[in-house]
Amino acid sequence: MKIAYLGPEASFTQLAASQIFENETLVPHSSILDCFNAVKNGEVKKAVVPLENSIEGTVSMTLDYLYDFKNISIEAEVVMPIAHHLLVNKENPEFDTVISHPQALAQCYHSLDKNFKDYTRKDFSSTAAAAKYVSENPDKKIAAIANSYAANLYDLKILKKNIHDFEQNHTRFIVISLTKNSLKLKHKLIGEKTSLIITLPEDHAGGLHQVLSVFAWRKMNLSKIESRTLKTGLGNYFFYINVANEWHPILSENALAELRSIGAEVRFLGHYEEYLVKD
Ligand SMILES: O=C(O)C(=O)Cc1ccccc1
Repeated sequence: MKIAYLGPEASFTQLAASQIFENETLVPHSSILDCFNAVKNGEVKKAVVPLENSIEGTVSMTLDYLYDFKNISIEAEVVMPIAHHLLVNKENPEFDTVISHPQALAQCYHSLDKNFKDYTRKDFSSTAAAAKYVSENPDKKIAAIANSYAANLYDLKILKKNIHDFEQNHTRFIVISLTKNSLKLKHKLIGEKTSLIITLPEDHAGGLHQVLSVFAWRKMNLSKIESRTLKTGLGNYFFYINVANEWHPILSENALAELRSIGAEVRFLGHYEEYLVKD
């Protein structure tokens, strides 16, 4: 079975994907959008993409594509510790530019400023793509933020270890597919949840309160609520909502029916398990 991931090799997403799918063919893709399209077009059965980081927050592209790709569901979530290092080419340790995935640059923002002077930051499609670029361009004064697997694979020198701003740094990755399936993994189970995308009925006072009260009086515990722009104009949002724990068939289905009866649009992205994997 083919599984897409945000690559190239030695990206954090690959480290997560290789622990989820030990015996499948992992296919690197150069963007999160490419991973969604590969699932949609049937080039791969599933994809692994980053969703949220404990320092930097939601990967907004992933949330937007979950909204845009109407047939895509979530099958599982894995949480992985993240350690960032500053890597340079062994032939040229000088740098005036630090390149990496925008999430990695943000997770190391203050630590870089504290330790280094006079450099600029530049976004790359992934940490591993940045590490590969540093290895292929010894003539350029660049450093990459990436993991120790990337340092080994692309034969780079670790100039400074553990440059993330907060010691506790974890990222959630999700497995997406076109099937409403819930993956069972042999890793440490840390929870189960349901993800929904909700669009409110027309704007009126108390609209969001009304939606939240549907969960509240049923004692359904929400573990995440995030609004994202619908891109139809300022002030128009959709809500990404996680309901923690089990999805009670009658109680929860009634909640969805009630939400729809008050004019909210609800998409069920999946009920799935959350696992902890190693870095
Ligand atoms: O760029 C990568 O290696 C990714 O897989 C995305 C990412 C970036 C920073 C932290 C976790 C995941």
